[in-house]
This record gives sequence, C-alpha cells and structure tokens, in this order.
Amino acid sequence: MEPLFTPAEMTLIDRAAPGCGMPVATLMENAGRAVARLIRRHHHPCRVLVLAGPGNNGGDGYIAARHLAAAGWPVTVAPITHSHPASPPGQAAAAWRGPTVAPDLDQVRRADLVIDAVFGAGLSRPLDPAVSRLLDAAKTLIAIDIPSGVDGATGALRGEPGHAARTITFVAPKPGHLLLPGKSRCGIIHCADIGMPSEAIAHITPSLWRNTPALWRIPTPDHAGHKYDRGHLTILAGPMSGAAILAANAARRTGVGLLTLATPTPIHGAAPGIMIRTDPMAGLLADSRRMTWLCGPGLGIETAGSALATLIEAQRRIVADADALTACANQPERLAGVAVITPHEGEFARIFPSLSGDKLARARTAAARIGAVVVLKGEDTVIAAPDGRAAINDNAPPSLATAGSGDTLAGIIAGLLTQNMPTFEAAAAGVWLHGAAARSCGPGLIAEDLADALPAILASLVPTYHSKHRPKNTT
Ligand SMILES: NC(=O)C1=CN([C@@H]2O[C@H](COP(=O)(O)OP(=O)(O)OC[C@H]3O[C@@H](n4cnc5c(N)ncnc54)[C@H](OP(=O)(O)O)[C@@H]3O)[C@@H](O)[C@H]2O)[C@@H](O)CC1
Ligand SMILES: Nc1ncnc2c1ncn2[C@@H]1O[C@H](COP(=O)(O)OP(=O)(O)O)[C@@H](O)[C@H]1O
Ligand SMILES: [K+]
Repeated sequence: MEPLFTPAEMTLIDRAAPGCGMPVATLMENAGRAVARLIRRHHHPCRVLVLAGPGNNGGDGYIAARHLAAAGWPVTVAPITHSHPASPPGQAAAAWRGPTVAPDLDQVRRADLVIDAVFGAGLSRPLDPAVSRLLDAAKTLIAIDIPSGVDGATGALRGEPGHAARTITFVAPKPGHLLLPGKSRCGIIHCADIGMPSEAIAHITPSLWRNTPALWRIPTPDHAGHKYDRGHLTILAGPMSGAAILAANAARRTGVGLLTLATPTPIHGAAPGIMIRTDPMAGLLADSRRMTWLCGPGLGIETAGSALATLIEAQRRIVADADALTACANQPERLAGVAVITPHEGEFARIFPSLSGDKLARARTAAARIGAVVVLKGEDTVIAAPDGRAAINDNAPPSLATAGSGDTLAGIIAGLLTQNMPTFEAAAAGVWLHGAAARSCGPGLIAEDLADALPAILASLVPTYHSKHRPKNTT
C-alpha cells in the first residue's frame, strides 16, 4: 500500500526521527544525495543553479549542490534568504564551497537546469511574485519535495509555482502531488528512500493512500460456485437506455453472475447475456437475491429520485450516479442509505452547494455526512469513505472525458459490489480498473471500448487465475 502523508503528518514523522536514532542532519544529507543521484540518472551534466530557501528544503538544495559539484557538474547556489547558521540548513549552507550568487533572472536564464529548493513542507504563505518569476524563467526545473508554492496537503497553489519537469519527494508522496492543480506543476514524481526509521513512520496511522492494486483485492470465482454466488446486479434503465447498457456491459465484465436491466419499456440493442425485465420494481424487489442495484444513468431525474427512495426503503446495496444524484440536488439527506455515489464536480456541487474547500476534504465531509462512499470524479478522482479513509487515483487518462465513461465506471463499481467486495475497496478498485482500461485502449477511446478492455486488466491483476483454474494434468 502506498500511503500519502500530509506535510503536517510528515513533520510529526520528522520530529520522531531523532528519537529513533536518525538525526535531522542525516536525513537532510540523505535527501540532498538522493536528489543529486536522481538528477545524474536522468540528465546529462549541465550548468545547474540551486534556488535555496531558508528552511530544510533549502538545506536539501545545498547538499544536492555539493554532491553534483563533487561529480564534476558546474553548480551555483542562489540563496533566496539565509538560514540560521546553527540550524541544519545553516550548516548545509556553510558546508557549500562552490559559487554563490544573488538570485536574479540572468542567473536563472544562464542555467540549463534549476533546482527549486525554496520551500517545501514549510510553505506558510503565498509565494513572493519575484520568486515565481525566477522559477518561471527556468529552462528545466527540478523541484525538491514539492514545487514551491504548491500546498502539499491540498494541491492548492499559494502564489504561482513553477512547472517542474520532475519532483523528488521523500518517504511518501503528499496529497498535493496527486491533486489538481498542484499535480500539474510536479512533472514526473519520484519518491526517494532517505532512511527514515520505520518506528518514526509508525507514528502516523495512514488514512489516505494512492489508489493502487495494493489497496484492494479483486474477487475471483469459487471453484464450486454457481452464478448466484457471484451476485445478481439490477440496473435501472430509462429513456436514455444506452447509459444503462454501457454500465451493464462493464459490470458483467467484472464477473457478476447475473445482470438484469429493469426498464418500463422494452430495450433493443442490449447484449443477449443481459436479462431484460419490464415488470414493476416491486416485483423485482420481492427477490431478495437482487441485493445490488445501480440507479441513475440515463434514467430521468424524477424517475431516478423516486426509484432511489424505493431502493433505500428496501435496504438494497445501491450505487447512485447521474440522474439519481441530480434528483438529490440540495438534499444530500436523500442519499443516506446508499452505498456509493459517483458524482462529477457538477453533480457534487448540486448536492452539496455549501461544501467548500479542497477536493479531498469535500469528498471526506460528504462521505461522513451521507454515510456512503463518495467517488468524486475527475483527473484526480478522490474515493472517500464515511470512516475517513480515502484514496486518490492517478491512472486516468484524459481520453476518459467522453460521454458514457462515467456510466461505465458506475457499472464497474456496482459489479464489484455485487460480488460482495467491501464498499470502499470496490469503489477504489472500480476507479483504478476504469483508468487502466482506458490507458490500455490508447487514443480513439469510446466508452464502449472500456468494458471489452477489462478482462486483460483483470488478468494482469490475478496472474495465477488461469493456472489455478486449469484442470490438473492426470496423465
Ligand atoms: N520529509 C522528510 O522526511 C524530510 C524533509 N526534508 C526537507 O524539509 C523540508 C521542510 O523543511 P521546513 O519545515 O524547514 O520548511 P521549508 O519549506 O524549507 O521552509 C520553511 C521556511 O520558509 C518560510 N516560509 C514559508 N513560506 C514562505 C513564503 N511563502 N515566503 C517566505 N518565507 C516562507 C518559513 O517562514 P515562517 O513560516 O517560519 O515565517 C520558514 O522559515 C521538506 O520540504 C524537505 O525538503 C529533509 O531535509 C529531511 C527529511
Ligand atoms: N481529464 C480527465 N482525465 C482523466 N479522467 C477524466 C477526465 N475527465 C473525466 N474523466 C473521467 O471520466 C469519467 C466521466 O464521467 P462523467 O462525467 O460522469 O461522464 P458521463 O456522464 O458522460 O458518463 C469519470 O470517471 C472521470 O473521472
Ligand atoms: K521546493
């Protein structure tokens, strides 16, 4: 699992480090050396300028400068402000024997590569515009820990950070590396091991992770199982039945045993493996095996609103998307009782008009308020559980911004829930599978492609699946 630590959590870990036998100066030495090593690995020797701030981020910069210079690179340091001589960054500055210049635009323009070691976790107010101009003038910018001016906890910009080609962080990435707009300033993100003792890291119990397959486990069918063991998903279909069909196709690819499209009027064009039922919802609800329902895609706002109420009353496991969300505009209490909601930012703002703040905080607050897992979609989709757990997804390509891809995501999540995957895990896995499927399709993606791309992605996650299920050779 890949936890994400906020700068405040990182500070607690840093403070615990000396008590675990790891002095700050050693961590700083390791951090600066790691920066120099990564730069040497990814760039050719060239003129380097280090813009060094007053805190430990600046200290890392001085140490990186020393290691690059020792490797023969022409390095100059431009201190933005000076550190206290007795502090670890002050000592790192004192150990620098190379050239030091005043930070000005000419110096930046003369450098082939600029290291942004101005502010990291300690950013406490907006960046001075004069510093922004320096960062902006860099030909190639490498940020230490996080681009100066990006809030590591939220990804918000405090002032105008530069656009780094790569960012080298330590111990664990921070939420601000994965959340927009900060994410767009980080370039390629590296996370370096600087020898932080595990006892220091254990001071924090993680509640936020990068969304990777280590966070959840995809269900696989039992040897002796039958289709009802894999669950029965019912998807409500309405006037725009294509949305429900897209969701259905994707849900079936996740491995549900049975899938019904419940529709008031006959549907044409659905795959033959999908069961179509035109009888009223009450009849379908009489079958207790129909536990999981997807309500919203293409359904119409009024129908979705009343169907949602019926399903909640019937205590079903519900994924609410699209029209079911719009039906709850300004009335989030109508969502209490659903398992997962999958709003994009527009739908989210309709449901929770008064919620402000960063994406992670809004998703967490909303989840706690309605008691459901919130999947707040976008390039930086946040998955938040009512108990405070959250994940940030980072594998979604922009080709997913196409009509019907959200319906597909709702179908994938509903499909996983149908197979009794725990709710937070099903939502997180669904978002990751959706992104991975889109990536595997490449350019030209249309929503219909996503379902068909799922088997290969699933196979990559369960590599032993085929061998496990192949009959034993008895000859
Ligand atoms: N994580 C790890 O394991 C390790 C982390 N390490 C490194 O430590 C870094 C964190 O160091 P840090 O706490 O000293 O904070 P940092 O960002 O250098 O600056 C704080 C100073 O800047 C000032 N200041 C802030 N904003 C300002 C503004 N806009 N304009 C002007 N001034 C501003 C602020 O002033 P104050 O708020 O006190 O008034 C204070 O003086 C971290 O990012 C990583 O690189 C490694 O060395 C070791 C292992
Ligand atoms: N720029 C982007 N980069 C990555 N993923 C995106 C981007 N824009 C949208 N997506 C994803 O595409 C899907 C779109 O969902 P939605 O807006 O509900 O579409 P629809 O209602 O047409 O199906 C979501 O999963 C969202 O996270
Ligand atoms: K920085």
